[in-house]
Amino acid sequence: MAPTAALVEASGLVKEFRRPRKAPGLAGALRHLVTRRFDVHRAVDGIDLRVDEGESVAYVGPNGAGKSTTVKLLTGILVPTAGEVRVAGVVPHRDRVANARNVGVVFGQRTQLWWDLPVQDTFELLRDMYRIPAADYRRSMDRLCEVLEIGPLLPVLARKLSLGQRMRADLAAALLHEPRIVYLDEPTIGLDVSVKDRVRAFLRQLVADGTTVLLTTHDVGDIEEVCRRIVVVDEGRIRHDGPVDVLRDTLAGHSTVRFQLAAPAPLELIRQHLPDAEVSAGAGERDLVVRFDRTLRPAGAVAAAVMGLVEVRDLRIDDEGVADLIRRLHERDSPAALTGAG
Ligand SMILES: Nc1ncnc2c1ncn2[C@@H]1O[C@H](COP(=O)(O)OP(=O)(O)OP(=O)(O)O)[C@@H](O)[C@H]1O
Repeated sequence: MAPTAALVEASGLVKEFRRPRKAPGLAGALRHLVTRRFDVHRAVDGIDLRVDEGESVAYVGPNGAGKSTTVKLLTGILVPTAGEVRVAGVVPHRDRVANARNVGVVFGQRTQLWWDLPVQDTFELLRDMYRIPAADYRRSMDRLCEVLEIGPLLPVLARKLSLGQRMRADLAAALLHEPRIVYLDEPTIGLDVSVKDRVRAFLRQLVADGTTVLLTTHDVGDIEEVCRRIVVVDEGRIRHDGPVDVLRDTLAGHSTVRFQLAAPAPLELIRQHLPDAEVSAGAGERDLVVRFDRTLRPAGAVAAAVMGLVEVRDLRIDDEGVADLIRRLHERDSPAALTGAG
C-alpha cells in the first residue's frame, strides 16, 4: 500500500492570549488604564496533530477547549506562539493566500455569503478571488448545484434564505475552488432533521470523493455519520485520539430514560429486571434514572419494563451528546491514560 500523505502536520502547537487583568469597579478600570496588567491564557497548549489526505476527523471538546483557536491556526488567521504547523506543505500564517487555495471553511453560525447580494454574485466574487479558470468554475458549479440542489437559490438574496438553504449555499461557497481540506464548524447547528440528514449525506459523499474533513461539532450524529476518527481536546490539549467505531461501541450508543415515579424507586427490583442497564436514583427519591446501550434494546422496551413494575408519572428520553461522551472518557480513563491514548 502506498504511504498516505500528511495534509495537516502540527507539532508542539501553542497559542497564548493576553487577557487584561483588572480589579473590579471604576477604580480598577482607571488603574488598568495607567498600569496595564495582563494574564496569559494558553488556549492551545502543545498540540501534535497529523491528518492524512482523505481522513474525516471530528475535532471535539467542551466550550473553550481550544477548537476554534486550532482551526484559526490552521487557516493562518492566527500566528502560533510556539510550535510548527503545515497544511499541504504550506505554513498557513506565512502564506495565507497559498493556504486559502487548499482549504475551505464553513462556520455554522456565520456566513461568507454577501448578505445583500444574490447567491450567484457571491460565487462569482469567490471565483475571481480564487482565480478559478472558467471551465473549472462551470464544472464545480454544475456538481455543487446538482448535489446540494442550490440551482433555484442562485438568484435569491442571501438574507432571504432559510437557515437550511443558507447552509447549503455556504457549503457550495466553501467548496467552489475544490479545496483539499475543509474545516467545518457546527455545520448542522439549528437545522431541522431532514436538512441535517441532507447536509450529513453531502459531507459523507465529500469524504468518499477524497476531500479531507475536519469537523467541529457538539452533535454526536454528525460525528457518527460523517467521521471515522475522533480527536477530543480539552484545556488546549489532546485528550483522546482514535477511531469513531470504538467509541460508538463503548460509549456513544447509550441513552438515558429519566422517570418520575408515583412512589420511591425500588432500585434493586428494577436492576433485577434490567440487568444490563445502569439503574440509579435521580435527584429526588421518586426519580429514577436508567442508562442503557441502545444497540441492545430500544428506549421503548426500557420504558415498558419499568412501567410493568412501578407506577410512572412522567418520563424523558435523552440520547447522549458530545458533552456526555467527553465526561465518560474522563471517567473511564485516568488523566494519565487519556493523554495521547489511541
Ligand atoms: N482572541 C482571543 N483573546 C483572548 N482569549 C481568547 C481569544 N480567542 C479565544 N480565547 C480564549 O481561548 C480559549 C479557547 O477558545 P476557543 O474559541 O478556541 O474554544 P472552543 O473550543 O472553540 O470553544 P467553543 O466550543 O465555545 O467555540 C477560551 O478560553 C477563549 O476565551
